Amino acid sequence: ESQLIIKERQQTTFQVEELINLLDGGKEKTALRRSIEQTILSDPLMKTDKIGYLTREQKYVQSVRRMMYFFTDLAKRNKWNIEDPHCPEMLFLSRSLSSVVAFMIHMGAFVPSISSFGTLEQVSKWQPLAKECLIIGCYAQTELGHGTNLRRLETTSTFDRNTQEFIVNTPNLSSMKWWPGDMGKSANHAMVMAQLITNGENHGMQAFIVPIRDMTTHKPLPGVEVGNIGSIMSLEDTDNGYLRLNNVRIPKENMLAKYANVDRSGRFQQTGNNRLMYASMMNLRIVLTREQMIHALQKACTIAARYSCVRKQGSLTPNGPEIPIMDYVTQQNKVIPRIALAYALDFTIMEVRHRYVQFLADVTRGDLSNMAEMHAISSGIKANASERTVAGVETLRRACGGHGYSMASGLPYLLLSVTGSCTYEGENTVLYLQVARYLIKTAANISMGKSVDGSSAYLAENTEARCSATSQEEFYDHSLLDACFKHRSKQLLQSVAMDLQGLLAEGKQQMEAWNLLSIQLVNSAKAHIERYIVATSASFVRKLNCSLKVKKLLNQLCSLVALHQITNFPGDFLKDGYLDSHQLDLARKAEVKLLQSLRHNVVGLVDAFDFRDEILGSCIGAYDGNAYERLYDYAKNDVMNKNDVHEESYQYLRPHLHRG
Ligand SMILES: CCCCCCCCCCCCCCCCCCCCCC(=O)SCCNC(=O)CCNC(=O)[C@H](O)C(C)(C)COP(=O)(O)OP(=O)(O)OC[C@H]1O[C@@H](n2cnc3c(N)ncnc32)[C@H](O)[C@@H]1OP(=O)(O)O
Ligand SMILES: Cc1cc2nc3c(=O)[nH]c(=O)nc-3n(C[C@H](O)[C@H](O)[C@H](O)COP(=O)(O)OP(=O)(O)OC[C@H]3O[C@@H](n4cnc5c(N)ncnc54)[C@H](O)[C@@H]3O)c2cc1C
Repeated sequence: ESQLIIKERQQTTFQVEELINLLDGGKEKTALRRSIEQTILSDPLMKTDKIGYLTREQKYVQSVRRMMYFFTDLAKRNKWNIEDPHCPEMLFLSRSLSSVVAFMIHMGAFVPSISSFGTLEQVSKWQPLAKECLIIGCYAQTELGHGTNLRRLETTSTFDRNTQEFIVNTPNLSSMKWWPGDMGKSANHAMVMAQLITNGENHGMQAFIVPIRDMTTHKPLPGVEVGNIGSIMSLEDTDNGYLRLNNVRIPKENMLAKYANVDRSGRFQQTGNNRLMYASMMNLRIVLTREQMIHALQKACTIAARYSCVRKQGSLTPNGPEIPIMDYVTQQNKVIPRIALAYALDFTIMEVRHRYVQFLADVTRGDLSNMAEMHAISSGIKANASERTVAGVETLRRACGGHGYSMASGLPYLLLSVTGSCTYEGENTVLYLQVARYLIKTAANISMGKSVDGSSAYLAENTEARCSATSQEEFYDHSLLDACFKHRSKQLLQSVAMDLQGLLAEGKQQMEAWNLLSIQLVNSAKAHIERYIVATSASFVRKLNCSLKVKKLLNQLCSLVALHQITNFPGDFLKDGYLDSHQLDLARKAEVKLLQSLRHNVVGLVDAFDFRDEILGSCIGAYDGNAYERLYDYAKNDVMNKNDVHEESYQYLRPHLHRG
């Protein structure tokens, strides 16, 4: 173990184990997680080859082998509950798998969509088959021509009264399904989202289970053309596919009919709200935020923080001893605010998940009153967490200098795999505009004197016109910081709502006016969500039952998340004079002081994320801090080094070499 990292751990002022338990949700949960990790990581059939040295095809095949074994054998033997994406076991499982893997869409989207859209009878038919991996499914919504605008999907499913079947078609090039994970080579069934047509009438998007490959030969079924879409940026463990359907007939029972049904005569009936067809996206947005984004940020923080404490470069005195780069304030400013963000997002998503579970219970009772707010929160948190995670991971990668560019650091993989989360499951700008739609409606309700509650209640509160802070210390106060964020959000919303009214009064059409103001609308949505994160994480910490030391530390992290936003994006806080430039200076000084006070706990704070080295997959961020030994070992394992002379390249050098 590196002496430097030992020294760091000696400086830690709190019990790391206490914080680990807190993040897991209790001591027993930590024990459960560790035992799951131990089982998975010690199983030889779950081993992966060294990062960076496999081809795309090898990665896919390795992932299929591992995950088939995992679902059909290992998980079953250990009686792990892989049914509910929000249960602790499931969260721990996906964390142990350490990357995006084959069948995540099958388990994470296909299986839950069956219960989201299926009747009890349909769920009892399809779900056991899918959970046991007796069938493999994908979620086929996006098309070559449309991903965002679901109303314009072109795949059709036309009811044939004579045979009581649906005929599914992708009638033209742009209508072919494009992107679905697990579809290119693995899936034998697809959950196809298509326009339902009965008796010549279009009833909008519905879900259909379409068999696409033969269950014996695995060859495409008649009328089906399916394949991979070609190399993509990362996520090579999965096979993103395309699918063309030419008059493929499926039985009537294959339309998932929880909320909509077609009777024998072709009559269409709908129960509940047609937006319930979007419900599975709400779920996946929340799951992805934690399972992909927050974990990626926590891992990147762990790597960069540990490495910054063992990497020495330069000195603070002329010819003096070299210091760990973590002692530079600029380095602290790269690493520590990201650690703080990783904590704040984790606390926020715990609360969001809790609310989502309550929301599901409401929906089961037929109460959809919280749907719009839940949609706004889940969309906003997905967009904001992915945007900040991607920016954060890249900052942390650069904070590791040259070694951050090596695949050996683990950081490029994290960055490449998480950057897609700004696009899939709802492109971020589009999601922010959904939040803005909700906010504009809320503003209209407020102006009509209606009451608003939940996450937007503050929009109806009266707030001070100016921030009251006169000292640095006040900028650690959560309610003062929250007031800054509330004010910014309210002010941005009021201003864009007024502009919207102005444009409408000038005679502009609603959609045109909306487009003209969409930059402001996105900013307003971001401000609302950032305030939600600031408020939710602080209130989460306030309610925690933990030692004073840990509470103090977590309170400091919450303050830092807010302060870092204010000092880095001060414009909106200064705009209408809520903060003045003197107060901004005070906030900046407060931030530097906070960074220095958190400096000693940097390694403790990332140790508390408790990622085992095998999950972290980094030569420079391992627990023992022995970065250089591992980098050397990694280089020696490069397949290009298996012979001293690389025969193939040498043939081009040899004729030209001077042999004197
Ligand atoms: C161990 C286990 C391991 C295995 C299992 C592990 C478990 C899992 C572990 C995971 C590990 C990670 C690894 C993953 C790897 C990579 C995965 C990649 C996945 C990627 C999947 C995908 O990528 S899959 C496709 C997603 N494709 C979209 O995401 C389309 C966006 N496009 C829209 O979403 C709509 O098209 C859009 C814009 C709303 C407009 O729709 P529109 O035109 O109809 O909307 P408007 O604006 O007119 O109206 C809007 C009105 O709808 C209401 N509303 C709208 N949405 C609503 C909603 N969702 N719920 C309720 N209400 C909703 C709203 O509140 C308004 O309500 P109101 O009208 O009352 O105001
Ligand atoms: C790795 C990966 C895995 C995926 N897996 C699946 C899967 O399993 N199943 C599946 O069905 N799909 C999947 N997808 C597809 C994904 O869901 C879509 O790509 C995503 O929803 C974005 O839609 P789009 O591609 O149509 O983007 P577009 O909507 O074309 O976005 C392009 C640009 O247009 C802008 N834009 C579009 N509409 C508006 C608007 N109304 N207002 C303002 N700006 C707008 C966007 O902001 C963006 O800047 C996957 C994608 C990726 C990258």
